[in-house]
Amino acid sequence: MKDDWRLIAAPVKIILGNYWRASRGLLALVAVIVFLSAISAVAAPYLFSRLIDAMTADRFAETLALGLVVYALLIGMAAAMQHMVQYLSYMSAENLSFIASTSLFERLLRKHAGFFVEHNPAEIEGARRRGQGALMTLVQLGLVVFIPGATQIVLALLMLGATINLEVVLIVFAYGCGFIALTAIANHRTRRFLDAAIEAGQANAKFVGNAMAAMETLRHFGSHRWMQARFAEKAREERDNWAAFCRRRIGYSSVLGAGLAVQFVVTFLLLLPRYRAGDLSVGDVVLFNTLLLQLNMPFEMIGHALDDVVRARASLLPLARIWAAPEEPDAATPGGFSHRQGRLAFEDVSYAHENGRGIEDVSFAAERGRITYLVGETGSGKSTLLRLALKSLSPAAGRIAVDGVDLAAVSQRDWYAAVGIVPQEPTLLNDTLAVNIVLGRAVDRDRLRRAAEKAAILAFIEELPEGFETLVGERGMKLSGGERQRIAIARALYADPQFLFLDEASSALDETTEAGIMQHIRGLAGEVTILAVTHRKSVIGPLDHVVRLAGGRVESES
Ligand SMILES: Nc1ncnc2c1ncn2[C@@H]1O[C@H](COP(=O)(O)OP(=O)(O)OP(=O)(O)O)[C@@H](O)[C@H]1O
Repeated sequence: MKDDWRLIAAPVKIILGNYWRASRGLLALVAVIVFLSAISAVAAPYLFSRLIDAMTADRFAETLALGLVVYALLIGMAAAMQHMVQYLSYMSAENLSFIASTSLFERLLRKHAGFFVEHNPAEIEGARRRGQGALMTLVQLGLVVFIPGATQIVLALLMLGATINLEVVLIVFAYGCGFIALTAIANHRTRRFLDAAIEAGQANAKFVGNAMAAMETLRHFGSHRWMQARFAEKAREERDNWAAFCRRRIGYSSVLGAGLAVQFVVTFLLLLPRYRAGDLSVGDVVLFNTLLLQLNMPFEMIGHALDDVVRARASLLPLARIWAAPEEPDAATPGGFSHRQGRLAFEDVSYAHENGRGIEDVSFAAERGRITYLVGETGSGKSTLLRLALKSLSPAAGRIAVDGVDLAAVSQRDWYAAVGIVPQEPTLLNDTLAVNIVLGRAVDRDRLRRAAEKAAILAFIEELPEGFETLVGERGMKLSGGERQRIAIARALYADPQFLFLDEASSALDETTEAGIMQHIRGLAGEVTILAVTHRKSVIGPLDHVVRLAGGRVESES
């Protein structure tokens, strides 16, 4: 539980800190208006009660006319200010939403590769939406509940004490404290339902993200009903936990209602004898009634606010967990990073995945002048080696050296700047071909054409009516598998990398296209270190360097 709060505190501190810096003028204005509105809300009934007494005291015309005008003004001001606050807080809430979503997105971009193996977009979006809503609730609570609530409590208590008597103040105060205490108990006892509901909702968001990615496959295998049932099961769990939470809260509300009735009875019983004895005027009784109602309100608001804080905690947890997930370090290499020969050497490297599979004592070197191919049966560790070379994984033993420098000492940022990668399954953004090749690097049309030409995709692109501006669809689905692969190759070549990693980069191509591309790539081998995984013997040239893997070890080299 403590850990949960600590987890939540990190994003809340940063986001609300930035929000405060960006909106402090607006927030201060809201706080002032809220404060004034709370004062008028207490001053108005006080004035009205005095007017009632003035009516009965035969100073009707002169006092009443002026008094009623002031009273009307106070009521009008309080209402106008309340509305003003509402819209000002909407305005600042939009700013908060902007800060929260940009901070989270920036953070997501830095997450470690493993994070995206565990989480899908729908799940992340669900966490963001819930968390952002909770942050807004917290700010709204601070602005429109705590400030006016506390102000109203203090002023109304002072007024009650001054005009009526201290016993009543104590009764009201006791009721208020009782209300808050009972709400805290209710929160404590119902929290588990809330947590379970949020968890089930988050699990379903993850599930939906998974299902979306595999929608066609699910359709082909007639898996709709099965998926629907799994979804419904979690959705039911979410609904039932919310219902259980609400049912219990209804029970607590009845207790609170009974407490309120008792409070009124006791205080009226205290006041009536004093009225009869002439200690209190009719105005005092009217004021008492209004203040009592008004005074209960902020206590109740604070009670509900505690409730909201508990719900905000549950809603913020998924976002806080994402926030805390490990990130890629983004520093420059201490002392700088330079390489001349581009010799990439694996020296007795071992790595085991969670399931114990991986690679063991692997040693070989990829050098310029020829392509180094990693071959071997499926599951023999080829992609694991590439991921180690990319620094997505770190060796458990041994080291990877670039021109004698341990890759562990080279920063991720510097290494990525030197490397081009074509993954097994290239991912494209739903944007234009040009955007997908350039991916935010400096745009150079000649370089773009050259990269597309080397990847044997230029002719295809130029035949399209929109050329490089053609949109590729979600995950590049408007392109064939081979076209996607060639775009990924062009992307990797665009920035003239010093090291090129190809993970079955041409597996979706026909043999002629593949031979053409590999010929281009072989031509780069004099200046670029090329490490490629392949299952196809036909792509391997007579001068290429081949490292054969079996069961995570190097079986032979040629
Ligand atoms: N993220 C992971 N978590 C757990 N095990 C993994 C992970 N990635 C790979 N493995 C396991 O490590 C072993 C090596 O996998 P790797 O992907 O490196 O093989 P590969 O030679 O590239 O296979 P393929 O030719 O089928 O692509 C496999 O047994 C695989 O199940």
